[in-house]
Amino acid sequence: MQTYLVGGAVRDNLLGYPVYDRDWVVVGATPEQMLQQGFRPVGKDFPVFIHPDSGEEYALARTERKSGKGYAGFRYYASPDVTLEEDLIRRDLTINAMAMDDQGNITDPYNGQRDLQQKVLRHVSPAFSEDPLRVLRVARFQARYAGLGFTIAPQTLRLMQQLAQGDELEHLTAERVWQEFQRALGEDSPQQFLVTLLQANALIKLFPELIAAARDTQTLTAISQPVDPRVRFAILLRSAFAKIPLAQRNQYIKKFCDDHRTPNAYRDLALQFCSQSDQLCHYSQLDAEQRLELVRQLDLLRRDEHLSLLLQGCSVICKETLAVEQQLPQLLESLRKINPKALMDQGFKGKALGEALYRTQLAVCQQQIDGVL
Ligand SMILES: Nc1ccn([C@@H]2O[C@H](COP(=O)(O)OP(=O)(O)OP(=O)(O)O)[C@@H](O)[C@H]2O)c(=O)n1
Repeated sequence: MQTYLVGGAVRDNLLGYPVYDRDWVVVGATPEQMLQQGFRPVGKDFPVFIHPDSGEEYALARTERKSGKGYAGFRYYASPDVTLEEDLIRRDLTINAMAMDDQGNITDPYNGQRDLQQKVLRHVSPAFSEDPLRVLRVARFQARYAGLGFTIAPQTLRLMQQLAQGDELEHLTAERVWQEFQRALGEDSPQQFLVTLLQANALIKLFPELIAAARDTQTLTAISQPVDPRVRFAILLRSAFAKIPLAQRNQYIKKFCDDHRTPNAYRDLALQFCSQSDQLCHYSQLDAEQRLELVRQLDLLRRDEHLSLLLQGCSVICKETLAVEQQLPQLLESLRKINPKALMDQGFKGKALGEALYRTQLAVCQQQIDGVL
């Protein structure tokens, strides 16, 4: 029985990238032997085990055959006679199809090291097409490595286009698609994810709402800025739905986020940013009522955590950000100092208390405009 480090850990090790996740392949072992050694099985029919101490994944060397659509359509053949080379050939890209033994020797039957040097994302074999998720994975790797100069091999792009032509992409679950998208949003060149999917004719199947944004250079440059992935997402949706009247824009964003199973943290920021970005960018021109309305719409007195994300978004899309960056936090600080209890002590209650609070808050906004805050 032989154990090898495989996949992304070998790739990133050779690239000098940090390695977060280590996957292992075990050649020449049976499930019974793994269990005897204390490994825990991941699933009933799946030849993958968890190491009792490290918690890392150890998979028995296997071949895969596709026998139907979607993830249920995979058949595994794991047996002690499956070789390392046979296991590696079913993998997606040559740079992901290398193995390293415990002496640091690399097994690289499909020229992954050459492709790392030449900076090419290249499929290993026609088995690439057995898993449509790989269209998204290649786009995500391009988002990660394009800055290093990586490109996609033309033949691999053709396989991606062929996959996109059929109905395979429709069989991916929304969760898996979102997972790849979210990871791409956190990479160095997230715009490359969209550009690649567009080139593969896959964007129309996966995110048809984003086609115009993916063709727009200004949007692509904006989302490539080094900001939080949630901010990039908000900027992208702002561009995607810019032509929708403001009154209906929220509906479109909510539908997009429902359809794509977007986490609330992404959805909520996008809703806020898309509806209030014009006000934020023109903060210095807002009157007292508009400033207070902005604070209330963004719920900033209760939910401060969005402020820095919204300001990150402004730093990317606004022409002038000095006013909002300096004055909005200052206004919030002053508004927070208003003590409703003092108003209650003056005898205000119920609706009258709400009105008195509003007038006091408005006066604070006016003080900021008058430069006396
Ligand atoms: N659809 C997939 C998913 C995974 N793999 C193979 O399984 C390995 C591990 O997959 P995973 O942990 O998902 O990705 P990594 O390549 O390790 O990349 P990342 O750094 O993004 O985790 C990959 O390198 C690749 O060899 C594959 O061929 N096809």
